[in-house]
Formats: sequence, C-alpha cells, structure tokens
Amino acid sequence: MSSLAETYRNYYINPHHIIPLDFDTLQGVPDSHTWPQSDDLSTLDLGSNDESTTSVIPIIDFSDPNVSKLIGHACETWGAFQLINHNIPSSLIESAESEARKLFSLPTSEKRKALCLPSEVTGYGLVRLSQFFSQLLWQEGFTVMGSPVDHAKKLWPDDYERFCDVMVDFQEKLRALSDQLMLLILDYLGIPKEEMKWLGSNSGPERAIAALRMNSYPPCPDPTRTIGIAPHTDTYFLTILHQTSKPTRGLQIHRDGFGWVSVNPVHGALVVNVGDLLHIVSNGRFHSVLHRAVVNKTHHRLSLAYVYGPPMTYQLVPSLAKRDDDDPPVYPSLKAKDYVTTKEKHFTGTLSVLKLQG
Ligand SMILES: O=C(O)CCC(=O)C(=O)O
Ligand SMILES: [Fe+2]
Repeated sequence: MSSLAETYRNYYINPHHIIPLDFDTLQGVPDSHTWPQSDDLSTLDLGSNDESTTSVIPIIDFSDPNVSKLIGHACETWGAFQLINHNIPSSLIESAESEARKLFSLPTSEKRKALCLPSEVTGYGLVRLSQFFSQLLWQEGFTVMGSPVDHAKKLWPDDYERFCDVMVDFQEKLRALSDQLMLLILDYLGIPKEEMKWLGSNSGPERAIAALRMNSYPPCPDPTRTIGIAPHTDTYFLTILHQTSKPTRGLQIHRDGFGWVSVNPVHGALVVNVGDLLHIVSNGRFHSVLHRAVVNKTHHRLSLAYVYGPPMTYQLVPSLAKRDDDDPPVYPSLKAKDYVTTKEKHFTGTLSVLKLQG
C-alpha cells in the first residue's frame, strides 16, 4: 500500500463526488453541472477553431545550457512553463494518449467497473478536488500509481496488458524527468541535493510519490455554463502534463495582472506546473500556479497529468531556500503529509493558513 493512499484513507469522499456524469446519454448541461455564469468564462470563444499555437508561458529547451536558470525564472514568475526536448519519446506519449482514449471511449457501465473507491486514490472517477465544490465537473478521470493491472483486468479481462505496459513505461520516464527537473531546481534554489536523498530512488518507502491522472473532457453542448476542472493549485512538487493538440483552449492559468491565460498546446512540449509543496520548499519564491480546465463544443479533450512530490514523511524546510542570510522563512517546517491533510480541510486556503506572520 502506498503512503499516499494511507494519507488519504481517513478522508472519505461522498460517491456523488466520484461518479462522473453518464456522457453517453446526455441531452444538455444538467443543473448539477451548471456553474454560476462568470464573465471570464462567457467572454471566451470556447467553440472556436483557434489554431494559435503561441505560448504565453515560457517555452524552455531542456538541452539549453542555462536550463536551471530558465526553469527557476519561469517558476518564480508564471509557476509554469512548457518543456521541449525533454527526451520522453513522442511515440510513447502518443501511445499513452491513445490508450487513455481507448479507456474513456468504453461505455459508462464498463468504466464504472473500475470505479475509484471512496477511500482510495486510483481508478475511474471525478478528480478528487470535486469534493470541495457543490456543483459537479464536466470531467471524468482515471488515476494510476504504478501498474494499473487490477483495474485494467476489470475493464478488459482478456486484453489488459498493453494498457498496463504503456502506462508503466510512461510513468517510469516521467519519474526520471521529474527527478532531473528537481535536481535543476535545487541547484537554482541553492538547496544541497543531499537534502532530498530519495531523489532518483526507484523503490522502497523513501521514494518520491507520484500518480498519473488521465483527464477526459467530452464535448459540451454549452461550454460557458460548466467547467472541466475548477480553479485550484496542485498539491505536490511538480505536475507534468501532456494535453491533446486540439482544442487549443482547455488548460488555463491565472496570473495577477494578466487574468486567465490559455496554455496552448505546443507540438512535442510537456507543460510543467509548480505545486504547493514546491512553493513551500522554495520559501515562497516559486509560484504555486492557480489553474483550471475549460471545456468546448466540438473536441473530446484529454490531458495526462503526472503529479510528483516527496515521500509523505519528508520534512519540508523552507529556510533552506535563502536568497540571502536575512531572508526569513515564510512557512514553518512541516512534513509533506501534514500539508496534504491540512489541504483536505482548507483546500486553496491552505497556504495562507500556514503562512508565518512576518
Ligand atoms: O486538463 C488539464 O489541462 C488540467 C488538469 C489538472 O489541472 C489536473 O489534473 O490537476
Ligand atoms: Fe491541476
């Protein structure tokens, strides 16, 4: 049993917030999925065939000699960037996307055979943050941690191996990339890598926790009335995300002074987001980016989000990331699992609850 599952075990989620809408029999947007109209959703041209592939957030080449500085700067400003030349083969990413599409194309009754249990983390269901909102999301997801064989056997009793092999291979490559990114980030922040001895370890309890969440957003008859994933920050160190090339509008991030900005898919790029635990470890220097996913009328959008963080027992020590000796800690030192359980109560307010008064 993973310690992430143990950490969440006491936080039982009402099945109402787990079971996605039956998109097979859908007529319109039901009241349960209707969100208050907000100006920023309705002014977007969500059904458009906008082919723009420019990126507002930085595009960083992983082979650039200055990569550590470029990443550090992007994390301090946007809290997100798009990474190219990351060494994850495009054939593997395409296979992962097509296996995920195969899963979400199953009839609803089949997908529900692999439903995530209320006290578990893996399986089919709405994204976990659904529990914090009274309205439901135009979304369905499937989370795996390591081999998804138990759930895959329920979906395809005689034909589960390819799905499992692709998902395991994809997670291994994403773990190696995340470890590399963390080493560059530690270097930028001046934190000795010995502080995170578990980096690069492939087994045992002292290993980074990680999960791959596949998100599916079926086309929606009225995209301005609902939302795919409501605004949130990710909890762990980093999220590495692959999104389908169409539609161009889906993932949006928020930055003060800019408002909501679309993260357009860039061919071959993976989106990297800073999460709350990295914000804490950086002593507030890195921006834990607020983001959301909007839906559209014509395309069935998918995203594959790999969330990665320290072992749950890891003690976060913000005071290590000092710009200079006078830089006081902005957060107390605390264990990763204590942050995770506090977020189960306070959701997006957690960082301000913990912030030291200075
Ligand atoms: O689908 C997306 O682009 C966003 C997904 C996301 O924010 C998440 O899974 O945490
Ligand atoms: Fe997210």
